[in-house]
Amino acid sequence: MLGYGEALKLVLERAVPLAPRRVPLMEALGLAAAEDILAREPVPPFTNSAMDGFALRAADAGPGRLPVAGTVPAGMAEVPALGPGEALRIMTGAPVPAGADVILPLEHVRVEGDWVILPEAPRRGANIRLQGEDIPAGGRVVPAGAVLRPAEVGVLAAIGCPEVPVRPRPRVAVITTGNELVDAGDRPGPGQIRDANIHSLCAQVLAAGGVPLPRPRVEDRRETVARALLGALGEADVVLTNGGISVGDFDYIKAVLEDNGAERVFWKVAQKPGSPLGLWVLGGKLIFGIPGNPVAAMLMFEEYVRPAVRRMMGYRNLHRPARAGVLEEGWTRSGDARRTEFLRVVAGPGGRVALAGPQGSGILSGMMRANALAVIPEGPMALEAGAEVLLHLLDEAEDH
Ligand SMILES: Nc1nc2c(c(=O)[nH]1)N[C@H]1C(S)=C(S)[C@@H](COP(=O)(O)OP(=O)(O)OC[C@H]3O[C@@H](n4cnc5c(N)ncnc54)[C@H](O)[C@@H]3O)O[C@H]1N2
Ligand code: MOO
Repeated sequence: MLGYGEALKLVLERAVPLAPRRVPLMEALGLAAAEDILAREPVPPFTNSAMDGFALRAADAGPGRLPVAGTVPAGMAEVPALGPGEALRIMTGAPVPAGADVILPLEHVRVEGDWVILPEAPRRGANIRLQGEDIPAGGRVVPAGAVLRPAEVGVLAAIGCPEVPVRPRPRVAVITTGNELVDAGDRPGPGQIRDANIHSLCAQVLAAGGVPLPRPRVEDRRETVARALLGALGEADVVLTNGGISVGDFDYIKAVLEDNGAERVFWKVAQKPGSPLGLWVLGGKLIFGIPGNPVAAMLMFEEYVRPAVRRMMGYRNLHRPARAGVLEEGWTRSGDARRTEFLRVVAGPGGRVALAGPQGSGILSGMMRANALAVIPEGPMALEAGAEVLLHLLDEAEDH
């Protein structure tokens, strides 16, 4: 059977960055630039005052006084030149008048009527912000692939880039399946449970940067499943089906996909939980068949779908931070030693790792307690307390 590493590799080969699109700057946060972005204009666009105060010639300044010839507010278009032996009152952000080469802050002078009384001679250039000192014209401000954080968004606004070429957010349809499911707001009847996975999976899509498209829930009937799948493929870049992927009498996802021409990339992975995970491609779109058990559903999203979504968004860093931890308690594998196991754990200070409670694939509350997954490779049947394990840290975003 396919191993975890091979399955992940196949997923990432198929998940290619989405075609670039221009989005308004207000929507660009968190997206990756699709091309290098250059500054066409310098920032600041003109030399201006860094202080409220007086503009003058350093040569005129020294202990003494100068007549104040006028005031230069921020936003003034036609700024008077500074005559020799004069001062101009000036506000922060106002263009520096021709002839001036220093600004004295208000607090450093005394004003007497139309005169400004100066202290000792100031340093030439003080409190003047030069044109282009922040960003010179023609320079590359954001390289292709960089993720736009609030600072990049601000810089793009400053250079006059109201629309940004980015990789868009993938639209990820989520279809839960099962006759036993009712809405979160409904009271389950006999044999019924609430549909937890539509919520956890859509929340994971959103948290990963995608756009969740929750689709109407589907009962375990072939025609209904087929209609739901084709409908979702019409709207989304990626489709997640949930449940109905194993070997039960009413598990129709595989058959429906393949009857409709979907190419099977893989089905079943040597891992626990999540062994019935599958990936198909239809019309260039990825369809993940995600197992129904609530923990398996979340873990399969975390380990496979999330990196795929990030790759489609043009991110370079696809995976959560990983580090080594040390098991505080022993662990014994139940079942096949040829599987990778993902344990829900709490990673504490000093790399100490405790199990986040019972490890059943239906123990969804364990996902709340866990802040990491311990990834146990195939092989050992048991690990003793003190064994080193690889952790995928769930609460720490890699960010970019
Ligand atoms: N004979 C075998 N039986 C099973 C195998 C197997 O290999 N041979 N694999 C088991 C594993 S592992 C898993 S995981 C499940 C996966 O099955 P399906 O993907 O077909 O999921 P369902 O049977 O539809 O549901 C499984 C379980 O999860 C509950 N569920 C489903 N959807 C939701 C939802 N939206 N919200 C909350 N809970 C949900 C469902 O009620 C079932 O209890 O198959 C095993 N069986
Ligand atoms: O994937 Mo199943 O959830 O191992 O239990």
